[in-house]
Amino acid sequence: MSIIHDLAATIEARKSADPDSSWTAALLSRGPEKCAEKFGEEAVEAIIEAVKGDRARLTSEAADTLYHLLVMCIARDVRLSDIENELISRSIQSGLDEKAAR
Ligand SMILES: N=c1c2ncn([C@@H]3O[C@H](COP(=O)(O)OP(=O)(O)OP(=O)(O)O)[C@@H](O)[C@H]3O)c2ncn1[C@@H]1O[C@H](COP(=O)(O)O)[C@@H](O)[C@H]1O
Repeated sequence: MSIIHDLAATIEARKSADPDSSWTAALLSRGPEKCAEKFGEEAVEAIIEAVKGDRARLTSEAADTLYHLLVMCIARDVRLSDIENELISRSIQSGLDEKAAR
């Protein structure tokens, strides 16, 4: 299992955890809209670091963004395996071919 799979499994488990016992459980208890808001904030912070070009800070913000993306999706019952299957279904076609076929 990769760290991303481990993280997704931890977030799934936090859905039924006491909100006082974990940040993830507390965030999930505030609902999918709050999870989406937090993802948006973290994504913007990652964009800012990408524009600035600070590699270490971008790495940190990218990790925050990935975590909050998983929380947002899991809050809406979209699992990492669903996203992986979507990526696999796309892997048979290049992005340029997909765009041309639209
Ligand atoms: N990867 C993360 C991770 N990245 C960021 N964060 C938390 O996300 C929060 C974001 O901080 P902010 O300052 O933006 O949020 P805030 O100001 O406290 O909240 P608001 O006022 O906006 O509501 C911080 O508390 C970070 O610690 C994370 N919390 C947890 N994880 C992973 O999730 C696992 C389970 O964590 P718990 O659920 O806390 O046990 C951990 O072991 C980690 O692997």
